[in-house]
Amino acid sequence: MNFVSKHSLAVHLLRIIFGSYFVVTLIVTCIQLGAEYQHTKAGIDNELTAMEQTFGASLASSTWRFQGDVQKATLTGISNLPVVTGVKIEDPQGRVRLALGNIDDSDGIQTHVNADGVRSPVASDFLNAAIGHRFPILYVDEHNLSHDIGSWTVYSSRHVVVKKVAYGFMLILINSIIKTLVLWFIFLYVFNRWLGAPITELSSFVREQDLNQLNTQQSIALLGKKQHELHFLADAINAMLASIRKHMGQNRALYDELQQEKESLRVLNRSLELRIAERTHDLAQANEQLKLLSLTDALTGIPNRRCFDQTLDQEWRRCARNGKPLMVALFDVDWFKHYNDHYGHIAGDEVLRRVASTLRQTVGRAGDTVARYGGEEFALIAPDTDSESGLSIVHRMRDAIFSLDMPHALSSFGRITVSVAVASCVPSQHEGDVNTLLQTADAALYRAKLTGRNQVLVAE
Ligand SMILES: Nc1nc2c(ncn2[C@@H]2O[C@H](COP(=O)(O)OP(=O)(O)OP(=O)(O)O)[C@@H](O)[C@H]2O)c(=O)[nH]1
Repeated sequence: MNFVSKHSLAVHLLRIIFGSYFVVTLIVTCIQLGAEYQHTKAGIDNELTAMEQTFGASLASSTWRFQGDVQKATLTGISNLPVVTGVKIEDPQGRVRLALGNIDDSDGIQTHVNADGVRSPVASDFLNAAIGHRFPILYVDEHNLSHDIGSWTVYSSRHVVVKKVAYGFMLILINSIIKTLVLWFIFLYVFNRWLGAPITELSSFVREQDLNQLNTQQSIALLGKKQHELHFLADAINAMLASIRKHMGQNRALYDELQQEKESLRVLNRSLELRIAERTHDLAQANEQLKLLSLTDALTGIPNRRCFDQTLDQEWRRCARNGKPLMVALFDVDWFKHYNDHYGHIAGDEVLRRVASTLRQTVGRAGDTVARYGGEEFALIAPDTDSESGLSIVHRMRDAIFSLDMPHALSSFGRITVSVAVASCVPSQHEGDVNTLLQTADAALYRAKLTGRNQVLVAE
């Protein structure tokens, strides 16, 4: 038999069943013991009562004839009986004449008398409590007259009763244990055969199932011809596993589809990101280009009027904050209309490019800005520059143009020259604004034109 573990259902059931069985058996056994005790005690009483028939006549004869040896032999015989614990003979006055074993003496105290007549006290407890039967000693003579010549008492004890009952109890106990063990083994066998083994088989089967192995179509079939609930449970498990595998298969296919979709979305996303990055880069470049174009003069490549205005405004405010001077110079190519008319417009453009390039290269400081102011006019913004140091720069620039020695047949100097006006102020101390500064520079330029050209004039 395959015994189940101590945590199994069978063991739990066994505990309940045998717990109840034990309590019931205990109660029944106690009732049986009580009945057995009463029955045994009644039997001993009967045995003691029956002794009068056996020994009464012998004792009456030996007492009548004062045959002490016969009396003694008779008491010894009686006391050797299994149920007897003591016996005594008393005279008509109640005095003990002869005794053997445990008896009650004249005072009612339990005493032990041995074969030599020596007396010793007996411990009075429950088991030693005496059960006594007193019989009269009646002698009937030859005239058929009855003589009361004393009495004799035969004793037994609870100890004798209990010993007999204990024997019966042992039989009952052995009987119960054997019945219990047999029942226990039958129950275990039946339980294991019909419930334990199938349940274990079912649980092992379910535990071994790998639902990821979709191709294995395992199912369980319990042994046994009779169909009971566990067979139905096995069928239900088989159906459930088949359904789970089917849905797992569908889920797997869906999952694969999703993964593919995810991968293509990832690729698409990546290409979109790349395209966006490219477009963003192109856009930034275009913006940069536009910004450059919007601030650069197309012909000369230097900052245009718009850039000039913005830069002058910023530098004005910065110098106003810092209390620094700001200088502005305007450059105008002399007799340029004549040049265009004489050499052509394309040659005029080339002159403008060379003038712009030369002016820019001549400016020393990085913070200075050379811009095309408009037409054949150029401008210089020199922050943190007073008129003295500004004049020196501007003279250098004019000289540089002169030194280019670009022929101009219609100029009185025979070459390209520029007229220059310089205006400077400390914005934080200036009453006017940036336009006022430009107007004074413009006025100075006008005067430079009128007074001979190819010269530098400082605004008043
Ligand atoms: N080639 C060329 N010529 C330009 C350009 N912008 C302006 N001009 C010409 O520059 C000339 C300017 O002439 P004016 O304003 O009379 O001045 P000017 O002839 O230099 O005389 P002054 O300034 O008095 O010395 C005009 O003929 C414009 O057509 C340009 O981008 N290219």
